[in-house]
Amino acid sequence: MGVDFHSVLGAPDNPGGLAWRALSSAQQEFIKALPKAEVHAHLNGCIPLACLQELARDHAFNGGSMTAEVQRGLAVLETGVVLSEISDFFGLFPAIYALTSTPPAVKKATQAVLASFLSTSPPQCQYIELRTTPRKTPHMTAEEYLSTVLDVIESFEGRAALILSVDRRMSVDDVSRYVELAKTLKREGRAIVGVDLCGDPLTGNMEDFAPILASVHDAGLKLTLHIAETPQNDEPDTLTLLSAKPDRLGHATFLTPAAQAIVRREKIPVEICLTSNVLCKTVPSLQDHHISDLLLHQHPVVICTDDTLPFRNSLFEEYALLLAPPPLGLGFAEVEVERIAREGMGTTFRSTKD
Ligand SMILES: CNc1ncnc2c1ncn2[C@@H]1O[C@H](COP(=O)(O)O)[C@@H](O)[C@H]1O
Repeated sequence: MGVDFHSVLGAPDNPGGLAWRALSSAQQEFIKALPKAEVHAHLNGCIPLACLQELARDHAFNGGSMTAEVQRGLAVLETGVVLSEISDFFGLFPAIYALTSTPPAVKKATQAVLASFLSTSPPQCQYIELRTTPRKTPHMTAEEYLSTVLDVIESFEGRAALILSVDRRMSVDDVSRYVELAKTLKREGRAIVGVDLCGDPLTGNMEDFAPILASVHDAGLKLTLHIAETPQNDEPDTLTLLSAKPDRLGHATFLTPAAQAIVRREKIPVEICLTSNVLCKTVPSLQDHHISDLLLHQHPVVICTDDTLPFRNSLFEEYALLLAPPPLGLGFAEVEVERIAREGMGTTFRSTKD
């Protein structure tokens, strides 16, 4: 019997928290019982706060320095993050990374993240594709980092899999090296299903990255890309990324008509992160979120949390945003929400023989 699911609910005054509390208990039970898949969750963005605080104590105990940056980062995450724009968001990670810089810390963080999604009663989801960016530190190589994460993922016996993220801020050589590493891990039979492109949307030259990203398909891996996350991601950036033939898209908020035509024609599922987009102010409000337009066109979507640590959300509350009546939610009927959850399950990168 897992920990009570209340432990993973986010901030009560967040969009999802307000929507969750606007539901009747029958509606909450409906959401709890829905089979769900989580396919857009960043490991270091989803560490439960209590685990991060424990990691900070371990770090200090082991003689790690609690720099002003780490202390400031921890304080911001404890009091609640307020963002003026998405670029503020990426500054939160150096503090988190300082606390997940050794294999034991990475193991503890991964166990806590997966337990928060899979081991509560009821669980947030039945299956998760957890993504993370390989990182080398003075205490571990990028290979050791990934192997530590994969060992924990594999202990969940088919209920979890890895998506290896490469970051738009990386050099072309690093992107190439990590994509090759993903292929090697796949060949070795590790629980890796895909590659993701993430990071500050305003950086990187996608012309150089696209052919490298496209090559993951040759190794039997799938590809998901953060795409058109901000209005500054122009049409060439988006079309170049689409040329890599992604199997899913993250956010896809600012698709131009030409890009939208390709995404619709190819029916590329879109990973929807409602709270993330509202809090990062890439959508003016929940009611203006592009999910409504996608659903109007019967386009496949999958509901995800993105970064539960800074955004203080949960998958339960993301589904509450679909079901709660406006203005707190989008007011979809239960049959529609059930269909979204079921079709979301169908967007995973698991092969049918897994
Ligand atoms: C809000 N929308 C977002 N857009 C783009 N990239 C994001 C993101 N949220 C998180 N990340 C990416 O995930 C990393 C943290 O997890 P991992 O160290 O990989 O486990 C961040 O450093 C950032 O590059």
